[in-house]
Order: sequence, then C-alpha cells, then structure tokens
Amino acid sequence: MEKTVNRPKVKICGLTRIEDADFLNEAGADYAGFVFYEKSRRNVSLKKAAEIAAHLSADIKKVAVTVSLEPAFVKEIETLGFDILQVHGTLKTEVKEMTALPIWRAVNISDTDTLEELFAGNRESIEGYVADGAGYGGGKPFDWEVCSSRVRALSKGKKLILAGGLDAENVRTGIRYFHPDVVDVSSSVEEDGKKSRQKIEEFIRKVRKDEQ
Ligand SMILES: O=C(O)c1ccccc1NCC(=O)[C@H](O)[C@H](O)COP(=O)(O)O
Repeated sequence: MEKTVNRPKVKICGLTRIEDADFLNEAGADYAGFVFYEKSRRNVSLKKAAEIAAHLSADIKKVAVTVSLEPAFVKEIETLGFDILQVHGTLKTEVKEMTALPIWRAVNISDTDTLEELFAGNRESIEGYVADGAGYGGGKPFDWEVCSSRVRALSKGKKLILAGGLDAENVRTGIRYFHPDVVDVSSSVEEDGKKSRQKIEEFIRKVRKDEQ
C-alpha cells in the first residue's frame, strides 16, 4: 500500500514545436517551459515561443527558462505574457529589482557538500526553488537520498519545484522524498529529441495516479 503524499503540479519543459503545446493541452499540464539559452538544443526565439504559447490552454502557465538572465531580456519576456521567470546560473540584482514576475531560482546540484551555498541569498525576491540536477536539462537526478531533507528545509516557505532526470518510473519516489509543489520534466518525455505525446501523458498519469 502506497503512503498518501501530496499531488504536485506538472511542468513540461523545453517546448520547441506547436504540436508540443497540443500535447500539453491534451495531457492537462500545469506549466510549460520555454528555454531561452542559445547553447541548448531546446533553445527557442521569442517569436517562436510566442507562436507556440498562443496554442496553449489559458490555464497553463508559461515559464521563461533562462541562464544568468540579462536585464535587457526581461522586458521582452514580460511583453510576451510569460507568467514566471526561471533563472539558472546567476540571478542578477537588476533583474530582481526590475520585474514583478515571480522568480523561480534554479539550483543545479552537482556537489552535495555545497548545497547550502546554492540556496543562499535572494530569498526574499524569489517565489520558488527549482532543485535540479547538474547541467541544464541534462536528464540526470541529483542524490535524493543525501539531499532531500536539506532541500526541503532550505526551500521551506517557498515553492519547491523538483527537476532533474524525473521520469514515469521514478517520479512517485521523488514526490515521496521531497513533497514538491511542482515536478518538472524534459528529457524523459522526449523521443528522438522531440516531445512525445505518449510519454507526456504517461508521466502526468503517474503523477496524478490515485493513491491506493
Ligand atoms: O532544458 C534545457 O536545455 C535547459 C537549458 C538551459 C537551462 C535550463 C534548461 N532546462 C532546465 C529545466 O527547466 C529543468 O531542469 C528541466 O525541466 C529538467 O530537465 P530534465 O532533467 O531533462 O528532465
């Protein structure tokens, strides 16, 4: 018998095609992530992101996923109607000061010894922490066993978004470890580098499966 845990919302990250929006609508995702990072294979232009976003159901929140976001880019993201700014790398002071959008601070965990440092600072200006694996959208989990209680404590009072190598097989374990508000996935819901309708549906089904 599985112990009852909270049912988190689901973010599907790295949309690159209009049909990806259809997949999220059909599967009932809660958040859609658009990657603005030139080095990523999931990078999209603002124009392309706007085109895809226009096909999303109104109740799916749009997350702009960025790395060391430049202040000059913030207004453009706001103009396109994004709901949340997700910032990996450095969170610049000017960015915090200039936007009213909720900020999700991503912490890419590679060295568990430095976990506390990753969560340090910026606390008052952020809405949530994305606890993510090493690399950007790398599809690898961090050490849940070593980190879960510390991550829960460090993110207390903020939203916790669990990311990094989640898939339909491990997501319920991740939920039990972290009790996240949101689970965030990209790599495992792809087939040949493209989002897969079937994998997205399967992932969301697993997250929302009734507890027994
Ligand atoms: O996905 C990317 O290419 C990416 C590039 C730059 C910054 C962040 C990126 N993805 C970050 C995410 O939103 C999450 O880490 C992602 O959904 C989890 O990815 P995965 O481990 O592949 O499931």
